[in-house]
Amino acid sequence: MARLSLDNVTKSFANFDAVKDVSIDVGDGEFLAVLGPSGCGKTTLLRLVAGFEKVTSGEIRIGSEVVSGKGGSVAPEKRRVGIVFQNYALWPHMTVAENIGYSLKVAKLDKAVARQKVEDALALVNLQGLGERRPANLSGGQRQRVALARCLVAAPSLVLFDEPLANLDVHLRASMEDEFASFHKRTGTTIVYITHDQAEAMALADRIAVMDGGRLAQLATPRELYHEPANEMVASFISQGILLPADVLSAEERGHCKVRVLGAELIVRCRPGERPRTGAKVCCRSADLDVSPDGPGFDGLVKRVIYQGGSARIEFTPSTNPDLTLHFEQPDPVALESGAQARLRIRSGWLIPAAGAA
Ligand SMILES: Nc1ncnc2c1ncn2[C@@H]1O[C@H](COP(=O)(O)OP(=O)(O)OP(=O)(O)O)[C@@H](O)[C@H]1O
Repeated sequence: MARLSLDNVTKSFANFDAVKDVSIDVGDGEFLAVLGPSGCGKTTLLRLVAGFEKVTSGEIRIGSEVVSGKGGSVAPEKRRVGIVFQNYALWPHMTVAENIGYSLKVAKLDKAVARQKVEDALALVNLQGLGERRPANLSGGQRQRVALARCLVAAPSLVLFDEPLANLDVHLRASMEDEFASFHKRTGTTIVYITHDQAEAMALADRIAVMDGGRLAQLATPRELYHEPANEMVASFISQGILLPADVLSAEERGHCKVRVLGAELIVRCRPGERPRTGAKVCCRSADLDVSPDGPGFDGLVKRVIYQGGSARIEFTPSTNPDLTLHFEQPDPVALESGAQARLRIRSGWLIPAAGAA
């Protein structure tokens, strides 16, 4: 059974739908990232699951219990949902152990049992021996781990992370990513992880829900999102996909079809059932482009060559579509110069499904 289910969930503020008709099942023990640009509805979704907001329509279930729906809304403290915020929200006047054990104290749990639970939670986040410190005497990463331990001590059925790495510097982010991944592996906790950082979502999640303007744009594994984006938004949001105008020339056969892109014909990957059509889009990545001096391809102008050490980023304008700029990397020795004419080929591409295709 899914640990968390959202069925056609909509949340409106006055006439504005911050979350629109979103359906997601999160499996027991799954790590789901919710990813999208600012304002796409990620935080509202998290607040709905936590119980700080009520659904306007649709239903949210945790396990088999409906926690928000037509029949009303279960209070946040009764949902057994743990939340790790980006600003840690630790109490500065309490020790680490007191911070972690606070909810147990409020619940009037036996002191010896509570102490053991705090010790166990400290061990789970690799902070053994730091229980007597104050939060001020910890690093940012350690504080975030205290926040995680504090939420785990209450044995939540589900843990929500709200951009937990947003306040940390780049190096610490990478090591905390490792920590979260190994924590998830060790504990098997069901996690919903909100982020606007694509690399973070890709590194951590089993599946990613990409949100766009309150709607679910695609729910898929990181690999699927990268290789088979469902629409133009996902294609350009994930790894800076390059979108090129295309005409589909042949019907799908074994997952591929023939297209015309920038005047050249090529075979791209596509969904089953694709048929010839005009006005389509093909997504490719900079790694899919390279120079093809004598082979098939399309001609254009090298606009800029930006040397990056070991390779250069090349910006290129195709002759057929001078308003388009393609970019790709060329390893040393970089032969292209700005202002030169060149011929490029697309080694691999993905046909974006027609709008409205399932
Ligand atoms: N209480 C509210 N009243 C009115 N509008 C709201 C309210 N909360 C959120 N919104 C609007 O809903 C939309 C989605 O907001 P939300 O905070 O969920 O986005 P987000 O994806 O988390 O953005 P960010 O990454 O910037 O935090 C925004 O346009 C926001 O202005």
